[in-house]
Amino acid sequence: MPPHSDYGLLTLLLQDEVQGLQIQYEGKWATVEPLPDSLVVNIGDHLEIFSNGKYRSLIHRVLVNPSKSRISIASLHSLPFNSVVQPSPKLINEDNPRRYMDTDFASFLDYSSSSESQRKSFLESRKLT
Ligand SMILES: O=C(O)CCC(=O)C(=O)O
Ligand SMILES: [Fe+2]
Repeated sequence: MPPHSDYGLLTLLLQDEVQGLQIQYEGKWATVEPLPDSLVVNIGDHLEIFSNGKYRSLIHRVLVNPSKSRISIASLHSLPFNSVVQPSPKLINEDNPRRYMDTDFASFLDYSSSSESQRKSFLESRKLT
């Protein structure tokens, strides 16, 4: 799976013991070691926007293991399609200005079909600064 961030609030991921998932951290790829009987909880774009950037929606990818097959189940959790996501007013003040535009599913669909989406991720396109 190519590099991407998850669109929604949270993703719960169950992976088997085969490595493959990697996150981009400080410009480098780091493998997320599979832990038995555990879920990976990944923060999505909506939570980054709602937290005004306090929580980060990381870029991740999945590498294909040449010798073993890997099974993962991702459960993506988000808001209803017509809900508007915006930074929580409680997190905005003089020292921490609003950093993201209002976002909803329609703006995501519009952006995904635009030529700009080839150059910049949806999350990047919602940033004000
Ligand atoms: O298979 C995985 O480990 C991750 C899948 C994923 O990134 C996704 O479904 O958004
Ligand atoms: Fe993902």
